[in-house]
Amino acid sequence: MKTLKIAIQKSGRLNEKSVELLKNCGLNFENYKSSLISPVSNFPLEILFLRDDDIPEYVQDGIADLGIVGENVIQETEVIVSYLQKLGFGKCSLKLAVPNNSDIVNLTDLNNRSIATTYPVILGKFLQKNGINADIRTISGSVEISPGLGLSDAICDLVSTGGTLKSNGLKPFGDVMSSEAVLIGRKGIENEILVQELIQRIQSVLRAKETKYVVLNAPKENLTDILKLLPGVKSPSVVSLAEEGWVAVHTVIPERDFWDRISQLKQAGAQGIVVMPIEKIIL
Ligand SMILES: Nc1ncnc2c1ncn2[C@@H]1O[C@H](COP(=O)(O)OP(=O)(O)OP(=O)(O)O)[C@@H](O)[C@H]1O
Ligand SMILES: O=P(O)(O)OC[C@H]1O[C@H](OP(=O)(O)OP(=O)(O)O)[C@H](O)[C@@H]1O
Ligand SMILES: [Mg+2]
Repeated sequence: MKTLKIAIQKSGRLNEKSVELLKNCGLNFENYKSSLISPVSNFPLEILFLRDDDIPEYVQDGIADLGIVGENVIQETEVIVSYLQKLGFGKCSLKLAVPNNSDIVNLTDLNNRSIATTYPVILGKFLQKNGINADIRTISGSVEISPGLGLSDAICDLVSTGGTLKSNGLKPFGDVMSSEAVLIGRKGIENEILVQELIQRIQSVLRAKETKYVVLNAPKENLTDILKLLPGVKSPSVVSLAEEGWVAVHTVIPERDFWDRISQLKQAGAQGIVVMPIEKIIL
């Protein structure tokens, strides 16, 4: 059987989450920092550990079949690959920012000004789309210090908490793109059975992460009200308790409105609510 290759970041922001995701998919491999390639012992897959900038081109050119990388890097490298699955981590935005005391307030104020960035392609397209004629200064890192050094009037860089901007006396004033880690594949690879199997495993892990398993007790007469509040993979299970007139309800609920849902359930008469993490949901 053919062995697939998946490229993930060697070290940096996406490394740990990429390794965790693949391990949660049941893949066994060693994650030695010194080895650049690691075979998976229980799936026909090899893991390549690379600089993230190289991953899109390796996938486009078929050196790797699959890759995990930020959307920002894919757009910057302008590769032609298949987007297979958003992965829900590495979330950040590419933003324009200026010094706190800058006279730049609107996008049009950037005309004839300089902007430092490590994303000249994405920024260039953004400026062109908005009819702005600015001087893009491409640098390879530490973008936030460039206005302070007199190298540029503004910057365009990745932001998540905003802490780095703040500590360098900068304020964001415009969004260029939002990004998260995605699984990409060489064009056409999505039709291969092994790839479909891997995507299904990834989706079952992601689905489980977004959901909690809940067991609660309630008097039978409150059941109708409680069931109205509950979804479930198909529908909730209802089991009689040893105590007459009581039931236990088992279900899954989405993480995003978890606390609202719990307080509504308590108001509807639910008691002894037990909440558990889920490892996988296979549909
Ligand atoms: N502050 C952040 N919060 C969340 N995600 C981020 C943040 N900064 C970057 N990312 C995402 O993580 C990816 C990797 O970021 P990292 O800083 O590790 O890259 P790098 O320094 O270019 O790494 P490499 O050594 O592999 O080239 C980015 O391309 C982006 O998609
Ligand atoms: O909004 P924040 O949460 O402060 O994050 C933003 C910072 O994170 C990224 O750099 P990173 O820390 O990954 O270091 P790098 O420049 O070495 O890649 C990015 O380039 C910003 O500098
Ligand atoms: Mg990089």
